[in-house]
Amino acid sequence: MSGALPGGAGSRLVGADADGDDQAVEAALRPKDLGEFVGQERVREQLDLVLKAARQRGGTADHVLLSGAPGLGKTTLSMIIAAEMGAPIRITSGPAIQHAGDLAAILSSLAEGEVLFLDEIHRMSRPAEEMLYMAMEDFRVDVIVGKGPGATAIPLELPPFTLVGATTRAGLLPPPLRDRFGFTGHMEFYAPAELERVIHRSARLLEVTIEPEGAAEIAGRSRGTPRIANRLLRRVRDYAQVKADGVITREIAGSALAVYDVDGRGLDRLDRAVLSALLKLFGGGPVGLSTLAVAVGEERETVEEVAEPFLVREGLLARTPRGRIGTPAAWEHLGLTPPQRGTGGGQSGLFEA
Ligand SMILES: Nc1ncnc2c1ncn2[C@@H]1O[C@H](COP(=O)(O)OP(=O)(O)OP(=O)(O)O)[C@@H](O)[C@H]1O
Repeated sequence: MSGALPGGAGSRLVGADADGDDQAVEAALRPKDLGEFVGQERVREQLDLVLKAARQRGGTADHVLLSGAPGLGKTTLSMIIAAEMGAPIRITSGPAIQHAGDLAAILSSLAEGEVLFLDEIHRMSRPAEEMLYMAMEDFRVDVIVGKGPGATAIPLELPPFTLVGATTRAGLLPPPLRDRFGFTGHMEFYAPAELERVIHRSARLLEVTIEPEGAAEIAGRSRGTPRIANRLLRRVRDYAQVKADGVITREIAGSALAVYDVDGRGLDRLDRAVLSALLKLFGGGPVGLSTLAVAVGEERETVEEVAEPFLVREGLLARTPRGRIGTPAAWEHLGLTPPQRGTGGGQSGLFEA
């Protein structure tokens, strides 16, 4: 879970980070075993083998690294690993471990076979990271007592444990840390059909009646992310309850999400404002990020970190050395006609980066 987003955009309905409301219901909606976990076939299959082999040997599973965007199920999978191994789980995160001593305290209190879930492992401090190398490899840490020339290292044996590290940025992990994981699983965005299965499952647990077309409508707007699918489902449920008979049909889902400003492709107000400025004010670009940000009245970081990643992923916006460009799909999505370009190299260059 990454921190608050810049520009106050942290609580977007289509944001992938968990908000307080999510945390309250996520526990109830989490799949409890690999069989219930939807999608991610490759990761699931490989992990199934790793866990079965460890169980057959009667030992502890290898350390597991899970990488992928927020809300794709890394925390859920770590809990499943613990459940499948019949082991307890301890949950912490990189930013919570700033000193090596913080990590030593956690490691030394682990039970044999326990799963330690370390979210945002790329944000751990350097000294803690170095302590983790030895703990992962030899199940041992050196606790430093005292300071300066009189400092001594006291070796501390640890029970075997399984570290499950999660990161949104696998590329940021130092190779010595990456290499100490026996298994690395990369989580992909979910296909619409998989999100429909997530939505049907959650609807059953929330005791909401949903038609297949209603689930498809929500899935198409969920940005490939189960957390967003579950959140949109809850907002649509509210609408269905207040404005209709509680049943989620395609029409109800469409009307509800229009009220919440989430369009047919999952873009919200901010995404559309960025695209609309790029196309209407700057003829589709190229335009510099700062200029674009001023045009939509947002911080540069908000446009770059909050709106752009999804627009780029959807093929609606391209980042080029000369600035941001709206793609033909962007013109089509907003129902606009691109201006006719001349043959002399195209765009005006008036608004360069
Ligand atoms: N494969 C899945 N099948 C069904 N539900 C899922 C799946 N993956 C995630 N979910 C649901 O999505 C929500 C978010 O999942 P989770 O907290 O595991 O994501 P995460 O990747 O750990 O996110 P973050 O990195 O932000 O912590 C949970 O409520 C969970 O129930």
